[in-house]
Amino acid sequence: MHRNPPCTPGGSSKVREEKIGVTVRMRPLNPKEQAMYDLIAWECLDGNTIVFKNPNQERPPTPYTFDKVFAPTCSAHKVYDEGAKDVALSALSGINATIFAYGQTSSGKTFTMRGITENAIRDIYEYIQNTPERAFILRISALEIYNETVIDLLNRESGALRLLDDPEKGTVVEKLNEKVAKDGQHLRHLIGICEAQRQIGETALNDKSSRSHQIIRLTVESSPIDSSGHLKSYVASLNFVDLAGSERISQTHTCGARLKEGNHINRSLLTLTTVIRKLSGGKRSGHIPYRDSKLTRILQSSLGGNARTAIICTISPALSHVEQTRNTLTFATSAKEVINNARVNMVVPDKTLVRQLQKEVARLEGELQSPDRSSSSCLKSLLAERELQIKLMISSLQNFKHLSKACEIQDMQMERDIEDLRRQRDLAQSQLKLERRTNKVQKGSNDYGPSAQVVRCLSFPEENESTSIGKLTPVRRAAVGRQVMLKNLLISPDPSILASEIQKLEHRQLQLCENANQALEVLHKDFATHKFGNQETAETMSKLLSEIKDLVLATSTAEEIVTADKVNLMEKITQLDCQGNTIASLERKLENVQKSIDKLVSAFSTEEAPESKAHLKRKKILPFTLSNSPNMQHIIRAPCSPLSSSCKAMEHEIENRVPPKNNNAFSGSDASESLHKDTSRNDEQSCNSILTRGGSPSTGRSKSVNVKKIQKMFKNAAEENIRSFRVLELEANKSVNEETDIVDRSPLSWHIMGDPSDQMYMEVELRRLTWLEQHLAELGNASPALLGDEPASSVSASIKALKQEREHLGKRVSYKLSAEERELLYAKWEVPPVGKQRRLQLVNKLWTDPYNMQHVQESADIVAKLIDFCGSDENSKDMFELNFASPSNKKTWGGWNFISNLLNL
Ligand SMILES: Nc1ncnc2c1ncn2[C@@H]1O[C@H](COP(=O)(O)OP(=O)(O)OP(=O)(O)O)[C@@H](O)[C@H]1O
Repeated sequence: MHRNPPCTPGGSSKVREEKIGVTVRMRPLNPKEQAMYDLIAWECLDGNTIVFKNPNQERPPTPYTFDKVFAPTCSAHKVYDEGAKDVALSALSGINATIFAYGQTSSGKTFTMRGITENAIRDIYEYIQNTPERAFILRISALEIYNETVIDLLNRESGALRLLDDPEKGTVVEKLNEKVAKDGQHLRHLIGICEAQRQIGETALNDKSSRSHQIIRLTVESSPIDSSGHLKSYVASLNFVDLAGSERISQTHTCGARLKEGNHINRSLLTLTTVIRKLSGGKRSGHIPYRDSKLTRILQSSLGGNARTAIICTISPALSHVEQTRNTLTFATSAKEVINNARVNMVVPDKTLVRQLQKEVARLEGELQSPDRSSSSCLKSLLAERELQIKLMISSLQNFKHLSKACEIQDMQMERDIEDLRRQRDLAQSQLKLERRTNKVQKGSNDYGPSAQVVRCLSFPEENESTSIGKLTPVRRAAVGRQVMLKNLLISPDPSILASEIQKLEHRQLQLCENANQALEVLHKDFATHKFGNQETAETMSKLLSEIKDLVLATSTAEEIVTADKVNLMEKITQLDCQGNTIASLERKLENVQKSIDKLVSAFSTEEAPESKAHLKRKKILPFTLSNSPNMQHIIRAPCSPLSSSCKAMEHEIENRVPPKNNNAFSGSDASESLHKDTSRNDEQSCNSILTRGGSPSTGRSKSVNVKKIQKMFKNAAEENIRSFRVLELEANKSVNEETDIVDRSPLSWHIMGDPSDQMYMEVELRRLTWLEQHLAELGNASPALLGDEPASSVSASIKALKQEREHLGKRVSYKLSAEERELLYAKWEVPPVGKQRRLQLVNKLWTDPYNMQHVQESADIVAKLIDFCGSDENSKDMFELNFASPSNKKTWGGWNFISNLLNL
């Protein structure tokens, strides 16, 4: 059976407060008292008041007022009816009830309780009989507290029983035997058994004195027979408590066991008195010593609890027990102030509970099956909302996948673009190298130059973009458009356009990543908000978030790398742009230089032809007079000059020089051909034969040299030497950008503007300066373009070369001139007779006065003698012969490498 909290029979949880009903029953004088002529000391004034009769009338009587005061003549039925019946029948309506008798020993407690119990049983069964709509079950249990031991009166062999604290029921007796009373007779029989089991002892005051507290408990369960109605089921306990009587040892004359019993009885009664006293007057705040005795523990619910309680105090009228009676009346006075909170203990039988649950299940099933019910519609709307959210999340997930795919395609396309750039760069480099090698072999050929090759290399493979792009996917179309743009950028490297395109690509990539990240976060938030999915879904979402973060990080890293590459490209393109030297322009310049050199060489080669003699004869005027500044400028800015930037072109010419005997290489130049036509033929073939390129140095060098012509040549060379010396410093400060002008002032102009007869000198000077330039290049171990500080190093190198040249001449003084000739020259050139390095002093005085033609001529004579044109000295060969063989260890010009480095991304 399921026990609910106590409530009123109506099902409500009403609590009814009421004071304990306290009545006083005074018995008549018993035979012993009558035998002793004891006096009646108490008088019942009315049904509620009792007073002590003062025989001496000395003091006014003290009245005690109670709910009822029963005189000795009152019957048991009346006591029950007026003092206990109402409380007893409360159990039938689910309210716990307790009726107990309190009084001194032999005051009639047992006598009174027997009468109340009998009447209550009678009334209970009468009520049951009068209440056919309900089914009642009466169970009986009985115990005694003997010497503070709980004994089951229905099963005494069970021994002492423990008291347990049940949160719902309160204090319960463990293993207390309970029997169902079949009817009133059976109940009475059981009660009789219990009384028979109770401890009874003989004292001086009572032959059958109860030596224990006895509690007979009737449990009444009632439930409506027809469960379809609103009638409730109840359960309640009705306690009949017959206390042991307080006793005075002086009066009971007890000893031994009786004395011990008396002590326990008095002690427990004292606790009961204390509890009642404390509960009286509504004093519930303080500690109530229920647990000080087993009696108060068991009666706790009846003493200030949820039970209805009726106390019948029995007293003896004898004057000899007046003090004991006073104590009883005092106790009763206190007890009548105790307030209980009676509640109905409503129970739901298991069968009823099952039926109710079945009904509820049927109702819920009907609501679920019925589409019109409000709860079902709410549920359906909730489900529809969830389904919509799930669809939105799936859509977001798909968008996220598309964005991720787009990002991936974008990255792959960028990688392909970069790879295309690298491949084009490598191809350009390789073709450039090939072009260089080809140029060495096919020197002089202008049909195709490096420029055209390189430009072709840098071009992307042509494709029919107008038709093919339309067939491509949008992503591929954008990629092709970008490729075309990059191709245009490479053909015309505009840094601003390239930077703008790079920024666009980076911005688009960043935007795609942000969109993907936002979509994933929204998706993740939806999952978290609506708690969709299971643990696996949550892990998948976390993994996707982690992946997109990694993607963003990877993209950032890739951006940095690509940005770094692009920055390098930008810097290099910008550098190239600042120099104003695109690949094509550089190649055009190189081509021009090559043409100039080829023309120059061709011009010299034409001197082998007979018709060139006339040209040499026709012009007799020296090209480098002091007043002829333009011609002087040609010399100064000749490509052979080590200080001129045109030296680069010269170096390049040397680099690409063909083998010495390949005369055909010079015949292909149109400029050479025109020169051939303009060149006069004269009879100075012997002089020119010295300078024939195709001849060996030994055979080309003739003894029939026109000394005057050579002297004139050296005179002019001296002038130029000095002037070159003076302008070296000025030249050092010139910008490299003058290269274009220098190309225009190539040696070809000498030939056009000068006297052909002076070309021998020009050729000598050219070879000399070429030798110096080569020598300087070897000493410098680098080309000016690579050194980067052309002016300073060139001046230093030129001075050093000039010094070496003079030292070279000085050494030759010793073995080219006799001692006599040397002394004569020393004297003539005012070299001190005593001193160190007189030979070098002599040489240093040569060419020092360009305005003194005699000085110049004499210097030339000395030099001619020293260098011994007819000798076989290797230095002289290198310096003056037409030796076009390039030095084996010549350092190549790094200009093209430098441009290649610009494209080395
Ligand atoms: N109202 C009464 N009318 C007639 N006889 C009574 C009445 N009350 C008690 N008696 C008689 O008094 C005697 C003692 O009564 P009882 O045993 O009931 O006292 P008690 O209070 O129970 O004593 P104890 O506490 O010692 O058990 C009994 O013989 C009983 O018949």
